[in-house]
Amino acid sequence: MNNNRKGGHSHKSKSNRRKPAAASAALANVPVAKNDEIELEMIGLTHEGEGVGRADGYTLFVSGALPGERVKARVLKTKKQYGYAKLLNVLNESPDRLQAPCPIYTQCGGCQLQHMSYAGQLEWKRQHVIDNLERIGKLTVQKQTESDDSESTGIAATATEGIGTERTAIENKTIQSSVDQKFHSSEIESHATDTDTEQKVTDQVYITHPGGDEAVHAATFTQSDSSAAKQFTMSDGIRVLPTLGMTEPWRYRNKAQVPIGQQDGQLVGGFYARGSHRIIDMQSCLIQDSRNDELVNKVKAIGQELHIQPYNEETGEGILRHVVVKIGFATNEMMIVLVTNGERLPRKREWIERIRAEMPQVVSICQNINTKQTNVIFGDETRTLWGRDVIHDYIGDVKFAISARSFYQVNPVQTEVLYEKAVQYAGLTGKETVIDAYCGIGTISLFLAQHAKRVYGVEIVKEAIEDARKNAELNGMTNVEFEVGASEDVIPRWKEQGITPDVIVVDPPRKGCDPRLLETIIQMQPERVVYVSCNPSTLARDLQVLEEGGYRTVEVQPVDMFPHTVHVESVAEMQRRDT
Ligand SMILES: C[S@@+](CC[C@H](N)C(=O)[O-])C[C@H]1O[C@@H](n2cnc3c(N)ncnc32)[C@H](O)[C@@H]1O
Repeated sequence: MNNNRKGGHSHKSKSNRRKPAAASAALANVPVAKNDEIELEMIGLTHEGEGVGRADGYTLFVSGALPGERVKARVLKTKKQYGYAKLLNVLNESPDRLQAPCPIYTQCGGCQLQHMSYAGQLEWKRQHVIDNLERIGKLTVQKQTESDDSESTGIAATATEGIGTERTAIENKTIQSSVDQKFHSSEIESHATDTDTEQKVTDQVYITHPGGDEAVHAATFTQSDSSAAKQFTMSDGIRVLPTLGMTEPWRYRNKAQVPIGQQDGQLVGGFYARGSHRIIDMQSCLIQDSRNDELVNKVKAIGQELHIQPYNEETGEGILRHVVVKIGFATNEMMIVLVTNGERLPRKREWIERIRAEMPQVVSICQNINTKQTNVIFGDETRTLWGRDVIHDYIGDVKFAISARSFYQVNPVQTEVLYEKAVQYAGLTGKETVIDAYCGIGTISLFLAQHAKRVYGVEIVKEAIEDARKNAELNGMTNVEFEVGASEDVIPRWKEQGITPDVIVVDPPRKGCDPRLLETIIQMQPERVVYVSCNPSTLARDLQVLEEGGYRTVEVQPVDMFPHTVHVESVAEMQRRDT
């Protein structure tokens, strides 16, 4: 067992014990003060990837520290319940610690977990989903408890083999590190005082119950390893499977959205620095497809030569705000969108000629106009300057047309994994009526339509629905129809019109489902609900509402769509209790 989970023990460096003056400025009952240099044990990671440490029972967030580490840190700020500290030294490294391969990792805000092994990231993501289900959703997650207390390596692998589930090497490694009982739990929501007891039961190896769907009932089985037979008991609750990761978790993004600025007279474009809007110029991003990097660099060079004025966020002046580049992984077709602060794009013809000459894969050059002083990248109007309005890509066998503003998953390799899981959870036989809420360009809808009688998709962005209709046509699918509008408005109307879905699939944005939609789902009583989510906290909140409305969550599958970042995607299978 890892001592780090004991928490509570911190050791101030002798030379930095708090001086009386500082003590008088310190908050009552807070055991540390600003500028104290302390040693502390790290016990978790927040949802933003900051290390969570404990100093005399007080929570401190330390960016760059990993769970299980002992670190030296300087206190930056204290509040009543928690504070922040700067990492000075790692005294005892986590076995998951790596040298981040990206040279600008510490400045750039794009990735947060490059300093952690990929297996560790996958394990943390699963644990993060579990924490949210338990703490926000107040849901019960299935646990495995072992009657023999001894910690044995090889348990997970053997137990897994014993029940005939296939796993990839990465998954097995993830499972193995769970057996090592490292703690990767986010503490930020509850600021719980001591999770030691909870720890013992939440850091579990996932084991599929031999009884498949009946696994919500407690079950016991025996595991043999070299030393002794062990008894495992499965508790009631939701199965949360190990995160499905990538074999090659780099260069996976098909879309780059680069803010443009100016530094020392040079056009710069890259990422915003962590926690700010200062642009870090970037030539290469390790999670971005290298063709996107190449195109963005060429566009920056063209912009410099054509003397384009970059947009200035503070004054609201200048022209070029963002460069957005998309690539179809399967087709190699590229689109470039110049987002401008108004209709004017000086030297338009030269822009087009230069881009076409330098990147022949570009089949679409667009301008999007955004005059609002906002963080939102796109404005409402998009013009095609040259070529097509869309690029194409395939996910599995299904072909998709993607326009400038339409949502399309950024990791096409993992998208297929995610959608296949969603289709599996939908349990289709070919006879079902299915609703796909928040359908985007109809990607999930078309996957579902191959196995269902009829699919209805709804989406709020008009262009996305135009793409969805084109996509159905492109693939010769006639059993699917799409409507523009908010899911919470359109689906109640469908209910009034007598549409009775057997399955409802939802894939909302980060804020989760509108309560009116959840209410409508409960009233429509589909047999199954499949919830695809990019935010475990709103997933947990919404699952709780549906559970109260007569559904039970059977299984949750985290899928790593965004390696090296803290983003966690998952898909949940729910069944109506009376079925
Ligand atoms: C996470 S994306 C999922 C898209 C699609 N299912 C996919 O996998 O590509 C969420 C989508 O919901 C759309 N959206 C946001 N609010 C909505 C609402 N109230 N009703 C319908 N669609 C909405 C967004 O435009 C976006 O396309």
